[in-house]
Amino acid sequence: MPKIDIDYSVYLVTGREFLPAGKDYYESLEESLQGGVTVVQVREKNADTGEFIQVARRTKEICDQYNVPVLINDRIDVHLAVGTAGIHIGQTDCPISLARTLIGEDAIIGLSVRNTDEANRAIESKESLDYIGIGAVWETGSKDIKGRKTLGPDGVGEILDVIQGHGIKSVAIGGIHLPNLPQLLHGSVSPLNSNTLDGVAVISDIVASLHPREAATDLREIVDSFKRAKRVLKGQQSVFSILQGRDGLNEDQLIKGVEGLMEVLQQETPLVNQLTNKVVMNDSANVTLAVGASPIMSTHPRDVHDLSPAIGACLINFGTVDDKEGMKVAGRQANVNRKPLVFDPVAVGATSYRRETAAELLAHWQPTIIKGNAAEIGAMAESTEVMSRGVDAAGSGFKDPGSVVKALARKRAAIIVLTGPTDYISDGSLVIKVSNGSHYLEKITGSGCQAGSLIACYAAASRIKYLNENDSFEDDSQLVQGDMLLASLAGILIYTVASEVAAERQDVKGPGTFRSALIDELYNLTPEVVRKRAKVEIL
Ligand SMILES: Cc1ncc(COP(=O)(O)OP(=O)(O)O)c(N)n1
Ligand SMILES: Cc1ncsc1CCOP(=O)(O)O
Repeated sequence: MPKIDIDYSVYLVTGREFLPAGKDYYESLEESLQGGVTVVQVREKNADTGEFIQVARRTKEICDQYNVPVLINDRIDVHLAVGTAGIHIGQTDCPISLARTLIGEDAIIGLSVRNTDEANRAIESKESLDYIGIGAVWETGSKDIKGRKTLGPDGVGEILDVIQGHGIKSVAIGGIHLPNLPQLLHGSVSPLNSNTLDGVAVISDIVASLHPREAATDLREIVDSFKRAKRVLKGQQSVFSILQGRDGLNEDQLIKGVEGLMEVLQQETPLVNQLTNKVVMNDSANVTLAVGASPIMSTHPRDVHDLSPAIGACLINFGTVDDKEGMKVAGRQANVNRKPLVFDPVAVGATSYRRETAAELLAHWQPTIIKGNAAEIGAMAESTEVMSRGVDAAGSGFKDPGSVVKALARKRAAIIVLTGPTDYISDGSLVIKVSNGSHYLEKITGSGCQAGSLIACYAAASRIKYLNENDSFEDDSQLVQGDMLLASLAGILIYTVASEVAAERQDVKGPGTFRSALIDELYNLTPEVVRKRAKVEIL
């Protein structure tokens, strides 16, 4: 059989042991094929050779009716006996070059890859290799992964960078289900080359479902639309953000956009849930109210889960590192419900516990916007240029802050906001510099946290604006709809302009009076004042 061109979009790995009680394996298989599975791997961990061959043969007969290729897990003999399209082997199975010799040039060979070292070794045997299965992305009940660290979407992205340009296809595997699929596809866009997955491999999401047809259809829709979005944006660096009409964008248009969001926020009063730290909670709720949104400061896992469909956006600020479970659920539900998710990793570089917590949270969900000072953004970017000192940034920041935010935005598939005397915002393509602000912002506690709250408010406004102007999601694979770059600019600009107006007031004598004046000036701020004072540059 000549080598076939496999569509890896939705790759079903079978597992008869995971079927729901009473569900027939072949019936489930056929339904999943009707739903849109594009390739099937027969994985039999408990069958003897005769039974494996029997199952593989019948599986192939059914798949042939749908023109869907079949691969065999581990067993070259079963592949040869049944005449399937190829095999999938693990790191400790038959060496790839030997497998190629045994099964011939035209058969497909897939290899499991668990880290970048294995990916580097895989590209050495690229002549023999057709695709890699990258995983486990997340915890899974379908395979004992022996306490190995799960990769998370960003770990998958690092591997995608290694194989870029080597003609090897890729799927991710492990703990993949509909709610985390957009996060995986967007969060794994490789930081250096914008390489993307060719598909996703699942066992339980389809096999353990009572409705495998629907399960497969749902996965397929998301993967297909992600691939469409990728094609549309070909040539641009980013496939994750809403880059509509950025060509020829100027500062005046940005300010107009901010004015528009101010209006939407006043009219719509979205709820913004904020899991934030004890130090700033009250001020954060007050600035939220002052700009026209409605704050909720809910943290309990059950409560944040139930609230998620009703909120406009969610902020996760781990300043006092409480409520980790609530943060996991709130972020995941924000992704599930396609709500903007702002992450403020306060003092992330200061302790190993904070670094580990940030990594754990980021393996759970995909932030839309990440905001931090120079030390925090430096830690997220794993840069040693700016060291962390408690919650404050030491020194004056980066030599080239624009490049730092742009690179991190690509790496994290999120808008990055770097705060400081001058603020920088990037979606991985465009960099915006904001030079507004008052020296008093450094003299009150939690000014950065409050800016994060306002970014979340305008992210909610931006999503609502999009939904008001469009009947439905234009592209279902996008995690969030609305212009999140503009929302980030709005949050920063409005906060810093209000701080200037507050600082100039006669009654402001120091940080205490400034703090309440700032809330008043946010409340009274008009689009005209923002326009007049805005110091915004596109770099
Ligand atoms: C597509 C895909 N990726 C990875 C694996 C895992 O294979 P392996 O590491 O050989 O483990 P077992 O599946 O044999 O338990 C896979 N099967 N498919
Ligand atoms: C075979 C395999 N290899 C890595 S994770 C995994 C199991 C994937 O199963 P599920 O999709 O149910 O998490």
